[in-house]
Amino acid sequence: MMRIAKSVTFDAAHFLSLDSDERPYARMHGHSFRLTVELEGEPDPVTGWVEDFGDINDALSGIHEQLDHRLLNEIEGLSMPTLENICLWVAGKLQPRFAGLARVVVERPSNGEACTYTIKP
Ligand SMILES: Nc1nc2c(c(=O)[nH]1)N=C([C@H](O)[C@H](O)COP(=O)(O)OP(=O)(O)OP(=O)(O)O)CN2
Ligand SMILES: [Zn+2]
Repeated sequence: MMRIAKSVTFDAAHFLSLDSDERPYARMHGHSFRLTVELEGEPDPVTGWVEDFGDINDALSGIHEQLDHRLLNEIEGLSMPTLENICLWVAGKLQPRFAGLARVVVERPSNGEACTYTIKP
């Protein structure tokens, strides 16, 4: 069994709707995010790949287009755009297309925060 991975970065604004606005992140602010997806499988004996990075790139480009330079709260399914919910949202987009989707990781490198959603341990 092998795993392949591909990453993209995006910049986006968000706010976290809390009961009070005491926390600074209840106000709109922005981050740079790194999204990494991992796919698991056996390499195809003819092509030699688990999945074509070109197909993964196409899918991630679509996700990048939906997230980059957006207000995440306005995106359907992301009204509470925590790292955790971004992972779930990305997985929901990719799972129908990639049966081998194993992990989705969303990071905010500038402040050392990350969430990993493990689909295949
Ligand atoms: N479990 C989670 N907790 C928090 C998340 C999250 O996605 N999952 N997100 C946030 C906010 O997005 C917040 O912006 C992050 O806050 P913070 O760690 O304080 O980092 P900042 O860069 O925004 O703040 P600095 O003042 O620059 O350190 C909160 N919690
Ligand atoms: Zn934030």
